[in-house]
Amino acid sequence: MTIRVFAPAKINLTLHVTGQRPDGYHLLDSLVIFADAGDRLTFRPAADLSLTVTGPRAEGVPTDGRNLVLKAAALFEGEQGAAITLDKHLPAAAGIGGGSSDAAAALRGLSALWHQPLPDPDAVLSLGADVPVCLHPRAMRMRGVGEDILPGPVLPDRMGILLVNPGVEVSTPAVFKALSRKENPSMPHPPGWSSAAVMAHWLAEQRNDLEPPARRLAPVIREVLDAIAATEGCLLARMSGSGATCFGLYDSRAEAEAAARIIAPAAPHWWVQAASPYSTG
Ligand SMILES: C[C@](O)(CO)[C@H](O)COP(=O)(O)OP(=O)(O)OC[C@H]1O[C@@H](n2ccc(N)nc2=O)[C@H](O)[C@@H]1O
Ligand SMILES: Nc1ncnc2c1ncn2[C@@H]1O[C@H](COP(=O)(O)OP(=O)(O)OP(=O)(O)O)[C@@H](O)[C@H]1O
Repeated sequence: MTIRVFAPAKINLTLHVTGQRPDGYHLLDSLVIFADAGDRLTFRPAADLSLTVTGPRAEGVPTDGRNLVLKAAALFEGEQGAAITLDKHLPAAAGIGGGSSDAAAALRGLSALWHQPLPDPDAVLSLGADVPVCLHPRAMRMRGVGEDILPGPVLPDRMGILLVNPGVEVSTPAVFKALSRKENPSMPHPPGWSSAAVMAHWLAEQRNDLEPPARRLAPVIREVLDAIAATEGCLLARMSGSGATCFGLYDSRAEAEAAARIIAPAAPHWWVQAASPYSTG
């Protein structure tokens, strides 16, 4: 028996930082979607627990207990075996929740393999603020420090996404620390949208409050945003999460693919990926 789980890239279409808790964690209000680009995990029965990391972005990803996949496994009752393979396609420490989405995929895969319920919500949150939302890979609104999640709006039938990462790892704590103003307005209720253009128009009124501090720490983010914004048909260019990955929105996947064909050859060291929204349905 082999269980396969896809771990899609997380995109913060908006990221409003609305306050800070006494323990230092920030209060967020974020519209999150997922892309059909991501990592692939397989789970097979085995006497011992093991993790093998393969794929084009495997380099530098820990294979020991620091990997969020093994941290997720440790939340289940008892010591059980599983042979886990993580086929890594997403850049790490990139603002698109690579590790968090892997952790969520591991929770789902091991819950099925071991016939156990998912760990309780506090334990899931202890893996990372993005892990609860990554357990529900569809349009979601995320609030609190990441634990308060509810279904988001229905996305337009057709839209294209471009993801671009300049290969600079940005530390999430460093970006939050560099944020000058912690109390910013929350996000209005996201309505549904009839098209990607109408959606982008609404999103343009919203913000990623982590973009200015991330740009100060990694000025190349400005170049990435400019490159995306200059492509034909780009409706919106913004940074995701704490960066440095930025996204572009387009009316169709074909337009996102055309934009990727312009940017990739001009910046061979950047990770450039066209995608569509991912949804488990
Ligand atoms: C920036 C986002 O990606 C937006 O979706 C998330 O808030 C971060 O999610 P994550 O990487 O899973 O975050 P964690 O691993 O839990 O936290 C990393 C660090 O980010 C900061 N952090 C994270 C989440 C939050 N709501 N407030 C914070 O201040 C803290 O310094 C924390 O030590
Ligand atoms: N499965 C994993 N994949 C990638 N990195 C991992 C994984 N498990 C642990 N890590 C470690 O976590 C660090 C952060 O990488 P990760 O991909 O989790 O960031 P991220 O979730 O993209 O950040 P953000 O919260 O900004 O979206 C990496 O530098 C790496 O050492």
